[in-house]
Amino acid sequence: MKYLTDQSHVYSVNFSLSSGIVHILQAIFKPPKPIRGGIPICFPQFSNHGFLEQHGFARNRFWSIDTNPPPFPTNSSTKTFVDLILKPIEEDMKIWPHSFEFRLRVTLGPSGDLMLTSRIRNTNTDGKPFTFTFAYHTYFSVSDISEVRVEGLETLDYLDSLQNKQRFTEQGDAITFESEVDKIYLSTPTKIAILDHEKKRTFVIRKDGLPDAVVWNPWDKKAKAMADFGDDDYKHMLCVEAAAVEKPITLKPGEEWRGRQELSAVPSSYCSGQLDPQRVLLGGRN
Ligand SMILES: O=P(O)(O)OC[C@H]1O[C@@H](O)[C@H](O)[C@@H](O)[C@@H]1O
Repeated sequence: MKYLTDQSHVYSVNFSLSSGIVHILQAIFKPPKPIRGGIPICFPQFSNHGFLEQHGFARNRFWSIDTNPPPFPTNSSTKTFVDLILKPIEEDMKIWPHSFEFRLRVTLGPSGDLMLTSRIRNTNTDGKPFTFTFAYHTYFSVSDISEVRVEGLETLDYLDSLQNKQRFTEQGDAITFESEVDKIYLSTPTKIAILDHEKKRTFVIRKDGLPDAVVWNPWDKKAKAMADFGDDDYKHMLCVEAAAVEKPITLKPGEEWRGRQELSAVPSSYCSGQLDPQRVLLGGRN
């Protein structure tokens, strides 16, 4: 894991993952525009669910290295991690007048698993609570979107962002892709799988504290209209995002919220509801 900083600012964090989970499309870095790809953090607002800029301001800010984070429960296996912190700047306070500490621990496991844990604390001194929505806007790298299926969301209710956020129920089997998709699945299980048939690889998302899951692919027309998105990039990416959208989170002063997303890649033959043998041998979770 490498991260680029000057003395106080983190410009980017790069992971050398042999599994190639996270996909950076066009890494154009022109603040205040976010980088297209990777895992932008959507906070304090997901998408346009509120009056702030799309996906909130956190993804457009410089984060600092948190040199002295409060204790963090960890399990015993060897891990590499970096702790980052975001506090509001004056500009943020003007549009969202709340004081907070957002601590993010980025952990790389021994087999290339990537874990993101967010801890958000209300540090308001005026006694006021605040409310936010949140998502890990994760871009997965896939070989061919038309060969991909997502398991774990079938039969669930979702809000369709392409149809005025109306509520529908997903029908049929696993989710497959043949046109633009922008859905917020509600009350989803803690484990979701993205099966990449062509690569014979499955990404597994495990999450905690984040009941919803967003699935997004802009497809051809929208891809063409986006300046930082190649015309064909939509074929090789899929966003599946652990999120808290339908029921916004409210924190009183002094309260803290946690939301965790863990990503791993396993050969497809071990998925579709089965256990990853390595995890079985190591006594890990399914
Ligand atoms: O272009 P942005 O701001 O990074 O957003 C990309 C997409 O992000 C997804 O999370 C949203 O559901 C979509 O509605 C949105 O278009």
